[in-house]
Amino acid sequence: MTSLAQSQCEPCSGSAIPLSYDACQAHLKALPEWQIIEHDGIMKLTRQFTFRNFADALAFSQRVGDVAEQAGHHPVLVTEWGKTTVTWWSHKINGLHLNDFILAARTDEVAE
Ligand SMILES: C[C@H](O)[C@H](O)[C@H]1CNC2=NC(N)=NC(=O)C2=N1
Repeated sequence: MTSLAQSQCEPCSGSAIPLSYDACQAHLKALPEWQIIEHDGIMKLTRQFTFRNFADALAFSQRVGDVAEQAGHHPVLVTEWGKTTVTWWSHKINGLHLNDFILAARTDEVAE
């Protein structure tokens, strides 16, 4: 496991301040396969994972769901034939939090 993936998530609080663009870019260096997108003015962390078929994409989606449930922090998962897109952001603060980068790192850990 990478050090980011092993980091502890902080409890989700509505009073937390979303990370700045520069802070996000700094954290992104540890997640070279991921990218930051902006949607409805909200920065989000996203990556596409490709698979041989739908069953493998679905099984991966379940593993990511297990990571999310364990952390109490959840992504958007789009599962298609041969592809799963994972997008993390912190809904309560309408932006990115260190938790999102930690869970993106954990997402990479469960990708076969
Ligand atoms: C009540 C529940 O714990 C909260 O709504 C959690 C659930 N999962 C969550 N996931 C994400 N990504 N952001 C949140 O703000 C969030 N809040």
